[in-house]
Amino acid sequence: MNVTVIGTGYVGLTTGAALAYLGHRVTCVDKDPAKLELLCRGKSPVHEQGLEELMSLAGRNLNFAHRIQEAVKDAEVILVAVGTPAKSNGEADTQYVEAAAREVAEGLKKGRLHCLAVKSTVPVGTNRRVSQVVRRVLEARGVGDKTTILVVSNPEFLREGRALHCTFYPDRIVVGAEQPEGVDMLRRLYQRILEQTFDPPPFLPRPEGYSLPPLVSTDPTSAEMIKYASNAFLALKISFINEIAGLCEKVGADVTEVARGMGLDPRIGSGFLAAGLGWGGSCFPKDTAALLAMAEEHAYTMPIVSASREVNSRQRYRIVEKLQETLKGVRGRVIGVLGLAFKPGTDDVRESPALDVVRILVERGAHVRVHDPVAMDNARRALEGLEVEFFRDPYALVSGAEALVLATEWPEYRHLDLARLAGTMCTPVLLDGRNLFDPEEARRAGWTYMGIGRWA
Ligand SMILES: NC(=O)c1ccc[n+]([C@@H]2O[C@H](COP(=O)([O-])OP(=O)(O)OC[C@H]3O[C@@H](n4cnc5c(N)ncnc54)[C@H](O)[C@@H]3O)[C@@H](O)[C@H]2O)c1
Ligand SMILES: O=c1ccn([C@@H]2O[C@H](COP(=O)(O)OP(=O)(O)O[C@H]3O[C@H](CO)[C@@H](O)[C@H](O)[C@H]3O)[C@@H](O)[C@H]2O)c(=O)[nH]1
Repeated sequence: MNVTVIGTGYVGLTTGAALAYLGHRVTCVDKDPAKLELLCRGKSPVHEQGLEELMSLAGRNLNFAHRIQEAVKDAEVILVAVGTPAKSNGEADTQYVEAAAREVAEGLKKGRLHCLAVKSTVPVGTNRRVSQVVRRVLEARGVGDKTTILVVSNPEFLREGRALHCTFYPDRIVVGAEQPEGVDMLRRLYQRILEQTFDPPPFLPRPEGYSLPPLVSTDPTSAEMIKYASNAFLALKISFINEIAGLCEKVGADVTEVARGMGLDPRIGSGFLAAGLGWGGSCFPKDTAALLAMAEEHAYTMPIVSASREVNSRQRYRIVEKLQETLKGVRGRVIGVLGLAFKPGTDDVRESPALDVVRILVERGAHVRVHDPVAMDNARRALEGLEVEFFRDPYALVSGAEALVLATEWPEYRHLDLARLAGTMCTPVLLDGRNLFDPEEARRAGWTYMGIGRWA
């Protein structure tokens, strides 16, 4: 099929490259000239494992363009994957989605059937609104009765750091459509994924035991809600275990053991029970806020979602308070922070818990040194104006420091020589904010070790 993808962020570029690899003719559009320049050279503007290799494997099926109007002329399916950032009241801002839809409607050839699928995470009712926007433009062009655009909701569930895996081997594909033709078009678009009739990219073998993903066909409103409800549920699962972790510290239990024991019950499941600094990223914080804003519009309260956000924000402060207690205050102390991305495997620092901890420490007078394997440039921009020292080498970072916080569990940190690190610290205090290290091993290496929800 001829496909246009609007927005080449984590979602748009991954989807575009995957669909091109699967044999569709894909044009990805972005309004950011700097991103386009990189893309045309085969470079990805975002750090996502395997993405550049996939772009290269997609070859001529994958093209890039600056203007939507030209890129959509021959498109059968148009995927909108632009950002939906939070407004100051928490509501998701859909202006970029609407602007993209308007441009699409201005560029479509008349007399054709097109499907416009909204992949961006949008508040309930947005698909309805996008349909109106599109219809108005078509009518103004005088082609309203000759051109059909089926607007469908097709929420995205990929996780950064595993984006390609999630795209080729999804748990489900959700399509919310008013007309069955809309579902049919997306079924054709995703056919090879739904039936797994493709040769996996060499670096992305099909997981053993992976079964065919269901296509969940529903109405657009429910599809929009599935996305928000899923993210809110995952976020609250993490907040729940973090709340339990706090009590574990008081009563002498180990939250990693508790999570292991809980997770074996299939009704609970073992995923998203890792206690730590809490959740961040471009989705959970924004989407839980948007859910609350939606509820407020309807004079409805969502105490569970509110509490999960509260617990999450408290978690950052608890970490700093632990340090304050151990060091007898952080003012004037030299503190190293390992990891700045909101999770391993990405250079994304949006709403990163690590950056929040850095900000609180700086606010409270600590001298903070930081390191991340890939997110240093983005972190530098996000922390602009704060007095923070950036280090390229974790061993140099700890030299003479009084405490070390592990804020993002990059696998490479697991392989650091703990004894060598402790040896150059002024006071070897390790606050393992992601329970990455084995407490016993860390203590043997000379550290005063503190994890999350592990009292020992
Ligand atoms: N990042 C994720 O893991 C993830 C996962 C699932 C869903 N989502 C949702 O998907 C959407 C996109 O997220 P993202 O992280 O990929 O965003 P992003 O900010 O990384 O990228 C969005 C891109 O859209 C481009 N853009 C904006 N308006 C445009 C226009 N009119 N024409 C052309 N390009 C335009 C921007 O320049 C930017 O490159 C959001 O709604 C997000 O909530 C994100
Ligand atoms: O047990 C866990 C799991 C995750 N996290 C944290 O939770 C945040 C989000 O992690 P993850 O869900 O892996 O990353 P995202 O890329 O933000 O993906 C979420 O948000 C996307 C955007 O909507 C959805 O598409 C995905 O399904 C959803 O998992 C990160 O800060 C993690 O450190 C924990 O603290 N403990």
